Order: sequence, then C-alpha cells, then structure tokens
Amino acid sequence: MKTLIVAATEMEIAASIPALVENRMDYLVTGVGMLATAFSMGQNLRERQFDLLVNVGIAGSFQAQHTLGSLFKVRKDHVYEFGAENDREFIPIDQMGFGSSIYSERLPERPMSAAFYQLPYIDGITVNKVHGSEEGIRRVFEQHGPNTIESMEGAAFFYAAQKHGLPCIQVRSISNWVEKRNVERWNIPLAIKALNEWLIAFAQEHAQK
Ligand SMILES: O=C(O)c1cccc(C(=O)CC[C@H]2O[C@@H](n3cnc4c(=O)[nH]cnc43)[C@H](O)[C@@H]2O)c1
Repeated sequence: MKTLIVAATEMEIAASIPALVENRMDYLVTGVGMLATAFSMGQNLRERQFDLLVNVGIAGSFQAQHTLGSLFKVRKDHVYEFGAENDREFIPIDQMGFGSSIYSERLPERPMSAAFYQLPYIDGITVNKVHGSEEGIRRVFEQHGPNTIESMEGAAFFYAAQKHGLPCIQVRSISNWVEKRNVERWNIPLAIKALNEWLIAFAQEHAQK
C-alpha cells in the first residue's frame, strides 16, 4: 500500500524519518493549521498517487484522566465553531446548508497493521485557537463532552483526503491537557517520543504487507 505520512511540523516526525525512508514511506510536512494543511495536501496529492494517508501529530486532551504521551486514533473530527451564531445559540455550517463541519477516518479495504488496531479511538475538534480559558473550555464541554481531543489540523487533513477520495487515518499523541493556559504543564518531548515509537513500528509492520 503506497502510504503518505502527513505532519504539521518536521519536529513531530524527525525521529521516524530514517525508518520511513528505509520502509519507502513518503512523508509531507504541511505547516501548522487548517489552511496550511489543506493547501499543502491539495498541492501534493495532485502530483502523486497514494493508497493511504496517515496524519500524525501531537494534540491537547479535554479528558483529565488521559496521561500525557498516550496515543489515540481520531475517528471523527469537527471543524470547531464553523458556522454562525444568533443571540441564543451557535448554528453549525451543516444546518446553514453550506457544507459540513464533520470529517472522518476512512479505512482502506486491505487490513491495516497491528500497530493501527491496538490504538483506542477518540473524536476530535480542530481549532484555529488553542483553548486556554475556562469559558472557552466550558463551551467545548457543552458541545462535545470531555472525552475529546483538539488539534489544529485534523479535520482539514480528513477534508483533503476526502476531496481526493483517499483512505485516511489520524493518530495523535497527547502533549497537554486543555486547561487554563499553563504551558509549563505541557510535555511535547514525551508526546513526540511516544508518537515516533508508534510511527516506526507502523512503518516497519506496514512495509511487510
Ligand atoms: O503556546 C505555546 O507556547 C506553545 C508552545 C509549543 C507548542 C504550541 C502549540 O500550540 C502547538 C500546536 C501544534 O500542536 C498541536 N497541538 C498540541 N496541543 C494542542 C492543543 O491543546 N490544542 C490545539 N492543538 C494542539 C496542533 O495540532 C499544532 O500542530 C504552543
């Protein structure tokens, strides 16, 4: 299966690059955020053919029970607060008739490697602004509950994959809890280490298929 690994920053996948090269797995570094992800994938997928796209990166979790460095597959990803508001409530873009704010994983027909199946699923939101205030976090809880993670790319990745009609999965490693902003409690090195251990195993197992 010809596979493309998609990450926002090189830092997130640097430790896996030798294994990706060795197992002939391509990778794409898009830049951070939905705009950079959609543009970069749009450009690159026009020129090359793939059977599977894999988005990997770090993410924040709204679930206090999650441990930093734990890994999840994202099944469904929402573009957060994409729509309109009136003086009482938020109106999602879906209800306005201008498209969708929800994008999902799509598995290839051929079975995946064990590294994929061993990860638990979670749903995600994709944001332009990392949440860091009690009021903002309360609003996410009201709409999505605490068992949610957030990134700045996930839904855009699924969107671009869907536009190209390609199977796609997203794997995220928790670098921080989404809480009142306190960057000292983030552990990006731990999350990146766990992510790369998984990615190297995935590349090795996947190459054998
Ligand atoms: O604010 C800072 O000082 C700071 C320091 C290091 C990294 C950041 C980021 O915002 C990283 C954004 C990057 O990582 C993903 N990510 C990680 N945690 C979260 C989160 O809680 N909410 C949204 N995105 C997160 C994201 O996908 C970006 O690629 C800030």
